[in-house]
Amino acid sequence: MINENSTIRNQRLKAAYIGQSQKTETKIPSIHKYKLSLDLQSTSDSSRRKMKQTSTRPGIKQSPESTILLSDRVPNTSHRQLAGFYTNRSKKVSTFIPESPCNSSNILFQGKSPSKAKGNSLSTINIQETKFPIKGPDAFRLKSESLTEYELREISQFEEVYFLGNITNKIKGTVNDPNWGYDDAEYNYKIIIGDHFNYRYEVLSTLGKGSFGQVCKCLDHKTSEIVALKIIKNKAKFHKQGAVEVKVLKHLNDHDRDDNQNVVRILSSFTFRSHLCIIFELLSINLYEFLKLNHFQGLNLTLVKAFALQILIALRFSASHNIIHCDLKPENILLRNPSKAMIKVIDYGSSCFTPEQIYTYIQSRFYRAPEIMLGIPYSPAIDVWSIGCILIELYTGYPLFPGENEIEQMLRIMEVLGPPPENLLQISSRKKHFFDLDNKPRLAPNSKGKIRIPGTRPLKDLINVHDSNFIDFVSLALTWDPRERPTADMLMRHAWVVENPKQQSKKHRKAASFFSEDYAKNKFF
Ligand SMILES: Nc1ncnc2c1ncn2[C@@H]1O[C@H](COP(=O)(O)OP(=O)(O)OP(=O)(O)O)[C@@H](O)[C@H]1O
Repeated sequence: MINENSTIRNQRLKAAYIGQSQKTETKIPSIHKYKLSLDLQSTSDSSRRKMKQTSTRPGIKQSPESTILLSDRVPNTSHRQLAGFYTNRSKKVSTFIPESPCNSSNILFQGKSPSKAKGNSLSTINIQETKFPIKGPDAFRLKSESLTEYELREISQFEEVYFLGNITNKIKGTVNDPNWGYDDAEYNYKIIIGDHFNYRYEVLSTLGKGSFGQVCKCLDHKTSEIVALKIIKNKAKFHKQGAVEVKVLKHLNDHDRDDNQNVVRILSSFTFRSHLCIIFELLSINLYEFLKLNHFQGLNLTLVKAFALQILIALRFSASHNIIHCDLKPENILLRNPSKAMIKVIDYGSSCFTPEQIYTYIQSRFYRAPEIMLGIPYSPAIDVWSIGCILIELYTGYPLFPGENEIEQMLRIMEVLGPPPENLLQISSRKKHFFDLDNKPRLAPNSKGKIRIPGTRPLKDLINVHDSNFIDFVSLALTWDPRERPTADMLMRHAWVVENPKQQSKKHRKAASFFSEDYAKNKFF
């Protein structure tokens, strides 16, 4: 192996290599170029001179720049044997490595008929790409130079191989490394830009990271589409939850054939190197990133309403299938397109079917409904609470209840809404965390020493907006008792959303154009 960090690196000659190989139907010889690393310290002058001359070995030619070309013409000799032979003859070649992706190209002789092509006539070549897909066993046979040891073990199982990636960048782990070196300490797959997933998806860039895994942008070499790939962490609990995400999204997508319910489309899923991988349609940035691009100044109310309506559609649809999202937040609402005010809801990784509630403590803290903190059985109403928090954040630019822990979270909510109704506390299994025996709030200073007093910061003062319909809408979404909180379906009929339908569609058109003119200028995609 070449050690790039070695102190004697500068004393080594490294010759460039462009590797190509292929068998053709007419049995034209394939040629490989290998990059050679020569140890000049231990190489004699005569050997060095020899290295710069064309080899007399049939089927081997070396360019003055020490590029070695290996031909298939030498009988019963594999490329690796040839390279090995050359290495042994010179004794001074410390290593050879295929440097280029060995991109499976057929090599034809230019200006000569195949019958005249000789193993030594290697000077002018023409490269013709191999047609993918090929079968895994064929890839094993024909492309071994492009494959790591692990890949040589796994590729034969693949029915179709569309893309191999670049050998130089690949992880070359061993059986002793956790998951053959593919995972980091947090069970995340080590993503390599330009490498493949499932011998089909080429990683173009990373898009995001969350508690369940990572998301990257990929080119699907089968369909030529650009997609988003979510790679779930390699741990049982994440596998399990990832499987729920697949199940829930398949169910929702199957019931939304026309794709008008604003829920992300799942395209496929598979397991690759012990990671559950989910392919999604590619969307644009999330609403947190969008707010950030806007320097957290907040969005105009028409745009907030355009987003509200679309989120409500997604939640109404999910709730109609007894599905609770359980992690609604700006990071999980994505623009479909960088220049349009159209969104989709993503990340059903925490979601559940209403009767199958496995976890009791869910949702991201800032958007967490009070019934979760109070230990009360939950319903799709928790997503409606989150919507209330999100819409105010979109309008002001800042989270409504950014609690530093769950005690402060509850105190922040009470500061704005006043204490919860007594009947809610009666069914709470966790009230002792926040209230004393008389159900009076336990007032505790936060990390900065600030004590928040219930009911001292009314919502209308906080959001400073003249649209009373908006205040009423968000106040309803932020109803303490989930049994009294309106559903997404009810909120879609609220005056703030409905108004005069004619006026509304005009306003939404205005929002969309405002969006494209003012926000898309940022070219954030
Ligand atoms: N389909 C997509 N298109 C474009 N970007 C996406 C897509 N899906 C996810 N992302 C990006 O990746 C980020 C993380 O995705 P996701 O929320 O699904 O991961 P997660 O591990 O479940 O996160 P969390 O910790 O919130 O549960 C998103 O916030 C978004 O920016």
